[in-house]
Amino acid sequence: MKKRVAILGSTGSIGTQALEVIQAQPQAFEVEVLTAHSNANLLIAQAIAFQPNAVVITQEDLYEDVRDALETYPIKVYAGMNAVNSVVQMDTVDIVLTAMVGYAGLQPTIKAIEAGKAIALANKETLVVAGQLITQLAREKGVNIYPVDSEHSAIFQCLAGEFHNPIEKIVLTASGGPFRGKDRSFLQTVTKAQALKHPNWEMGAKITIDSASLMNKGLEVIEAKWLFGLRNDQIEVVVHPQSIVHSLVQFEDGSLKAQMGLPDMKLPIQYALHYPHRLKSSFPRFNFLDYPQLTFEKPDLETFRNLSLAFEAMERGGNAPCILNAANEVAVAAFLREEVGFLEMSDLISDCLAKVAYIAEPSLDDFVQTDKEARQVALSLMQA
Ligand SMILES: NC(=O)C1=CN([C@@H]2O[C@H](COP(=O)(O)OP(=O)(O)OC[C@H]3O[C@@H](n4cnc5c(N)ncnc54)[C@H](OP(=O)(O)O)[C@@H]3O)[C@@H](O)[C@H]2O)C=CC1
Ligand SMILES: CC(=O)[C@@H](O)[C@H](O)COP(=O)(O)O
Ligand SMILES: [Mn+2]
Repeated sequence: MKKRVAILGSTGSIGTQALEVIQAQPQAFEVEVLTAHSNANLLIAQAIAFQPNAVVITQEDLYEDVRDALETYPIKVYAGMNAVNSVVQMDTVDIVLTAMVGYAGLQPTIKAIEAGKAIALANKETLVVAGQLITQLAREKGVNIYPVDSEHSAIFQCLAGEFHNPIEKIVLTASGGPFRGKDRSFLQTVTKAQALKHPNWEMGAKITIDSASLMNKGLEVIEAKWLFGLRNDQIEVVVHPQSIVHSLVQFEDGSLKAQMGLPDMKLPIQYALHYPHRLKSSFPRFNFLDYPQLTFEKPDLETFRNLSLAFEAMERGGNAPCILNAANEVAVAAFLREEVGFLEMSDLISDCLAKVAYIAEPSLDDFVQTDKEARQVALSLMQA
């Protein structure tokens, strides 16, 4: 039986790579739903190529363009976030790949879990904002969440066959980004173009800036906590500039397992969509002789404050990671508009964490309110 896949964010880096995976494995997958935000032309082209049952464009003013272009095809066309929340619940969807960026991933993931759909989770912000709520809901509904993020996929792959063996700790690898080894005076003047040059991965703009500031690793620490049910002190970060060792698990006997390979998201995407079976692929193979040195170093938490801020938010718990995430989204968007400097992003996040009301046991409504409030506070701090 083919798996019928809903791809939320099909026009992005993960979304387009997921479609490549699906195209290469037509016996295993078919596309049931595609959603995009602003890139109507690419959504239309994808819909014509993959013939899904339904597409959604979340930017509502683009609805007519998409509808008119797909008029002669048997494809349902919808617009807006409410439509995304509905299509993920369609009977014909088997698995939902959450490949949209940011807080926008939260509601549709909840809706998909409520409808009992398996989740292939790329959108790490969902677990950062509301990890406890999401994982509890998934348990209640008997829904599996398969990680797509490369580090979490690595850990998940290391855990295969180890479900009776407790984890002692996990080690998340970080590339260190384009500014690894630089000091704060260097970071003061770095440009958007420099920050967008990731040394190893081709990704969307938001996650690429997060990688440069090490916020990506902070978000991944929180994501790992919830995905693997870990205590905070079981999560370690090590900088590994080659991005070949994707992450490691240490078991209670001291054995360390790592998952390795060239940096290519198609493998973790395919693994998540087709778990537990690996599909034969032509993804480029790693050769040790091309990498005579795999190196590891300590992250510089003083220069890259975002990673410490994420650890602090995780320690505080409650709605603190939600505040961190919202402030970071505002900060990154402002950095990409060249309205704030690289180091100012951390100041903004730190000030938001201090100013937005703390809630120890937030409900879903509390998260929605916290996200709103944190964005307002961040914007007002930028204008001050
Ligand atoms: N890229 C990567 O290699 C990795 C990404 N991830 C995670 O996966 C997610 C996607 O990342 P990536 O593919 O790089 O991001 P991109 O920016 O490349 O793509 C984002 C996708 O989300 C859509 N989108 C943007 N804003 C909204 C919104 N407000 N509502 C609904 N949809 C929206 C975009 O639509 P449109 O383009 O039409 O505007 C696009 O399809 C992120 O959470 C990221 O952290 C995790 C690991 C690796
Ligand atoms: C591909 C992927 O999973 C990204 O999250 C990647 O890991 C970013 O790299 P760094 O954050 O380690 O620079
Ligand atoms: Mn990652």
